[in-house]
Amino acid sequence: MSAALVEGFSVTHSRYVPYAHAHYGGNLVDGAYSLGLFGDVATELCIRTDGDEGLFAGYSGVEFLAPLHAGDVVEVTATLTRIGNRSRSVAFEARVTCRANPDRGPSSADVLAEPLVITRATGTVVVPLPGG
Ligand SMILES: C[C@H](N)CC(=O)SCCNC(=O)CCNC(=O)[C@H](O)C(C)(C)COP(=O)(O)OP(=O)(O)OC[C@H]1O[C@@H](n2cnc3c(N)ncnc32)[C@H](O)[C@@H]1OP(=O)(O)O
Repeated sequence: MSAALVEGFSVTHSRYVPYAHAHYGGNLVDGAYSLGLFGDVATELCIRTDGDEGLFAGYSGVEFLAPLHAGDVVEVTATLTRIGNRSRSVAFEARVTCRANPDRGPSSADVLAEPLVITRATGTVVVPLPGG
């Protein structure tokens, strides 16, 4: 059994949100973008806990708490909260850590004093039993 298969184990990814992903007025990014990031971070979590990419069965809750903008640097964390037979419950959080500051110049950006939580979710991933 993997040493990572313990409640509280977490994986974090960080990435820049390209302007190509702006979808709405004010360079707002669609909410599904966060869910795509959650799928990727859940995949690494499953690889580390179970040696398999896993399959996302569903979300039991999603909250969009603040907007995500093109030009943001966003950090996403997946935390294992329950270990079933083949199912794993996971808590997700997305936080903006850096944001464009066009008042200073077209490519200016700041590191936020505190990360801004933009999305929280809970979901279930399913992995194969060991050996298939
Ligand atoms: C993290 C990924 N790498 C990234 C992705 O996002 S994958 C893309 C999106 N997901 C998919 O395409 C998956 C499509 N769904 C499936 O293939 C199947 O529905 C499933 C594999 C997710 C489950 O099917 P199956 O293996 O037949 O399930 P069961 O044998 O009935 O149950 C196994 C355990 O899973 C729990 N479970 C099943 N469905 C759900 C659900 N909708 N919500 C919560 N939990 C679910 C079930 O209770 C079993 O749990 P235990 O093994 O008893 O712990």
